[in-house]
Amino acid sequence: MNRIDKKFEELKRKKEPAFIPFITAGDPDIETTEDLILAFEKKGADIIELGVPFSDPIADGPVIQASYHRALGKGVKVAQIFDMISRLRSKTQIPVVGMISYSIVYKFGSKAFVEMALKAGFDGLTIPDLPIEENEEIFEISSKNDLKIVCFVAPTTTNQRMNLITQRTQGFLYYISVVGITGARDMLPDDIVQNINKLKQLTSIPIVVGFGVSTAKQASMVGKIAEGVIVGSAIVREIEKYEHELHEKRIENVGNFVEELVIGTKNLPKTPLVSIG
Ligand SMILES: O=P(O)(O)OC[C@@H](O)[C@@H](O)c1c[nH]c2ccccc12
Repeated sequence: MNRIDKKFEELKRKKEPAFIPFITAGDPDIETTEDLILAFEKKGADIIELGVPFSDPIADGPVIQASYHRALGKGVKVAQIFDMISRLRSKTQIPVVGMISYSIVYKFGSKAFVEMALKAGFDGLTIPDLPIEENEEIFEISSKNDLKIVCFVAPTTTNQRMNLITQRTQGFLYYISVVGITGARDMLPDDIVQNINKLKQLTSIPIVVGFGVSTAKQASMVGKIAEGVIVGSAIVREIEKYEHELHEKRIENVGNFVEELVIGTKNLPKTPLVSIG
């Protein structure tokens, strides 16, 4: 069974929403990404969304764009990202979803790319610039191979497209909470609840919300209405903030930030309850 499905089944049983941190692979280097993924898992993250840096990003705000540049500046290659995930698979079974531009997938060919991603140990892919109407091929290939292609719905998506997307998405559905680009925001829009309820009538697949969530309080609000919360820019900003710290310290600090978001998302008590006896 695919690790994403397994994770959502487990969370459903526990009645907990998923917390999904997004980071860029290779920001600032592959070793840091590897250690951050392990640290996030220890702090209670459920799934990792891993961005493959791309020179011409889609919908990415300045924070994510800068992280892509840092990674590309170090010359990170797709093959190195695959190698890192393979290495991680001897240490962790946390589900990993790659976020990648279709231009990269296209260069390898959809079939070859899906096979490589699976072999490395990815569980899913999100491809923000893949027009859902135009590429049935990749969904067929991924279904046969049990790699999930996660699709997006935005507040501006028409009802007709919503129908198609909810049918086609695999693993979960990514609801983009705000129109625009990625990045932390103070306020989340009022229409989230309404739109998620609309989506819930169309599909029973888990709905995960991303874009603009940056604090434990916001994560807690979103965690009450959706099956999962994604935070990207706010975490990437932390990685940047501890640039001058030693490696271990930086991993610890960013890990602690993720822990706060996990606590918020799942509405856990601030200090773990100690059971007696
Ligand atoms: O950064 P935010 O606002 O927390 O949003 C998550 C987002 O970064 C991540 O899912 C993402 C990064 N790049 C993207 C491109 C398109 C859609 C989504 C993304």
